[in-house]
Amino acid sequence: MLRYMTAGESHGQALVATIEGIPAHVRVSSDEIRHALARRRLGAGRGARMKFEADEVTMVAGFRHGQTLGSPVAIMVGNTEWPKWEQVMSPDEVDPEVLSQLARNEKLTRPRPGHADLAGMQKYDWDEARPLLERASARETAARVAIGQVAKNFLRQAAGITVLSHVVELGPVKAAQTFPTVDDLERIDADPLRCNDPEAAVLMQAEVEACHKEGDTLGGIVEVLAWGLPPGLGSHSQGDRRLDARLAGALMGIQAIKGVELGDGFDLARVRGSQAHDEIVPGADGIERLTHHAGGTEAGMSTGEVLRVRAAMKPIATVPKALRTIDVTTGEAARAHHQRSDVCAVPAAGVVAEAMVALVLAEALLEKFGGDSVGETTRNIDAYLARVDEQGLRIHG
Ligand SMILES: Cc1cc2nc3c(=O)[nH]c(=O)nc-3n(C[C@H](O)[C@H](O)[C@H](O)COP(=O)(O)O)c2cc1C
Ligand SMILES: C=C(O[C@@H]1CC(C(=O)O)=C[C@@H](OP(=O)(O)O)[C@H]1O)C(=O)O
Repeated sequence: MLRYMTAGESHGQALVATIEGIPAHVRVSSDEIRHALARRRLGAGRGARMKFEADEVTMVAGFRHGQTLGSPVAIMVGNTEWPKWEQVMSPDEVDPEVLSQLARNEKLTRPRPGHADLAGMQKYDWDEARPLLERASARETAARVAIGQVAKNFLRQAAGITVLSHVVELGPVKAAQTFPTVDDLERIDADPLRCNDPEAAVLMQAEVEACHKEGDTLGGIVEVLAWGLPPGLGSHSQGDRRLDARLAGALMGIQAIKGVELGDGFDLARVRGSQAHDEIVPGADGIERLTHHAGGTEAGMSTGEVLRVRAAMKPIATVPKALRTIDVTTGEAARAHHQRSDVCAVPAAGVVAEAMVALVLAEALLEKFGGDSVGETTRNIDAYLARVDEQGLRIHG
């Protein structure tokens, strides 16, 4: 069983992520984790913090000489800003007079519509937003990306699975329907929009700049693709074992994600069955599917085709031309508090979505094939695929 968890506040000392259940002998370097975190920091529309945030990585536990040990993994990601926040975020009590002198400690009593502020004040009995926004902040996703990289390496090394994301819509701009291949990874990574359609990327960039100028924010849609999945990950037999349900849950668990679709998703509801399903035909070496509408799962199981899942991100809640709210100290009308913020974080959300998909797939792979070492998992996959080949049911194309 794979279990993972993160801890840490946005302006605390560090974020920490733990993951248990990753087999031994997954090769991982701290440079790879740093690279994964850099991919998440980048992207058009990110705010001031991402220019100086260094995401300082410490591999705390579970590794030796560049490999996992099979024991629990813990990775720490240091917050560069900690020295400036040491008093405001001090775990121990601080002299209230010292605290009140710090501008950063201004009470955040004007909750932002769309963020954790109001519901959090109600639920946890706080009189301002700071104790909520610190943990609700997507800063936390740096920790998920760190352990997501361990999951990605396991998937690649044990099963030859590759996971990649790209931006398919940003505000009103839609990319052409192009399906990247693994070879496009480097190019997509080099694009600040993480878009596979260069013409759309130009329009997206212009949209981000216009939004920035007008004091507004943007959302969009990312697509995550995974190549190399064996058939049969997940199960039809129980709702919570369905791979599609688990992917949707994991993606909806990312801050600001408000919709998830598998394959053609919502579009499938608008066409007839004869146009919706991927017909099966005999192939030269096994079987073939004529189309790929389903996105790589049927009845909650992977089909052995490319997995294709999309996540829709709402626009950033901290809107510079501040939205209407109330001041909770007086109950009177006010404008929401606004400090620095991203204009758009859709490309970064794509990188986080990759990490979540990798974690779900790693868990499903281990559930089906087990293995306390990478080699053992691989042998189990190979034996299973040999049987699928014997059945003549391997999907090609
Ligand atoms: C990568 C990433 C960066 C984000 N950056 C910001 C930001 O700078 N300002 C902001 O208000 N929200 C930002 N968000 C979204 C908020 O964290 C999110 O809206 C908030 O936690 C409330 O959760 P909800 O939108 O799921 O309801 C970001 C989300 C992601 C995934
Ligand atoms: C720090 C990150 O994103 C943050 C996510 C975030 C939010 O409300 O979600 C608000 C902003 O925080 P700050 O006010 O410190 O700039 C973003 O910068 C990050 O992604 O590493």
